[in-house]
Amino acid sequence: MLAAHRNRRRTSPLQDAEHHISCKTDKTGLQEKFINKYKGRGVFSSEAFFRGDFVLEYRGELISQESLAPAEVYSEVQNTFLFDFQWHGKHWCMDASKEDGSLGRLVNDEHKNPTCKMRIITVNQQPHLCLFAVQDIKPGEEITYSYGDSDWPWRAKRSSPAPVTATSSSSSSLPVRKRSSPAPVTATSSSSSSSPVRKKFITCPCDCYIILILIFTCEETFITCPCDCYIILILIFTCEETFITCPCDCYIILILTCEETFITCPCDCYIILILTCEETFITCPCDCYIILVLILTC
Ligand SMILES: C[S@@+](CC[C@H](N)C(=O)[O-])C[C@H]1O[C@@H](n2cnc3c(N)ncnc32)[C@H](O)[C@@H]1O
Repeated sequence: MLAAHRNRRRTSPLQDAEHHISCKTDKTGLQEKFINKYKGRGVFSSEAFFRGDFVLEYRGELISQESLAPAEVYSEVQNTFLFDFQWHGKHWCMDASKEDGSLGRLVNDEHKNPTCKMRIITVNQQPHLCLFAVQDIKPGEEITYSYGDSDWPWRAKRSSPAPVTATSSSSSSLPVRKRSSPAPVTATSSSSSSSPVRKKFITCPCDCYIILILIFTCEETFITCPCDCYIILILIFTCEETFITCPCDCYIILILTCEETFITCPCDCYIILILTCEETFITCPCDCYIILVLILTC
């Protein structure tokens, strides 16, 4: 299992995402299935995925705030495929309403125990919405993520299902996950709600402010930016694959600045990690080289 894991991780999840973004292809090991009249189609794994793996891109047409058509222009069904999000301080919409055969647009909502989480990945100065596994996914499991905190009708009405395209409610309560309430693509990680989370404004050489929340276990690290903008870093590594080690099975919080990083670790260890953009898959929106010196102390 571990050997297989290591082999799969020769390409980092972020590199894997970037590759599939560039090729505009979905990964193998996924398939569309019709679930029922209520839920419609869904995406299922046909191969195992590991926690942290890149799974799918939510591909569509990227529309900027300025050229965003009013919601009424879209039919109710089309509206369910619009994904609003914030990036670089602006409002954007990923319009996946065209049946283009891609799988990302077919991933259903699961807010209690999602298998994936949506993150923004920047490639060629363009934002891309990508799903990453937040738990190991066995073959045959449905790929899901949380659409956000809205009162989606299906969350309340599980016992009395309605057809997937039908709604009797007003437009504000349509199953439009994105228009009415942008999904928090930069929300906190999938770790348990009791995980420690600390926020800090940090300064970047490009003069922007970035908030990073880093939560990691010995096996993997998610870095997310809760300010809806600028940067999402995803570091995924295992103790064996990288030169970072954590002797305990604990959560660690990193607070990064472009110049320095302080890591607080609840265990009694000292770790030094030096990353450069060239050696790792960390990128900065200002296209500069970042050298992170991470000194872990307790
Ligand atoms: C982006 S589409 C997902 C693909 C959709 N199932 C289909 O067949 O086209 C979003 C729509 O799927 C349905 N949906 C998503 N998650 C659901 C869930 N957990 N239970 C029931 N329906 C869901 C809702 O109708 C929602 O408006």
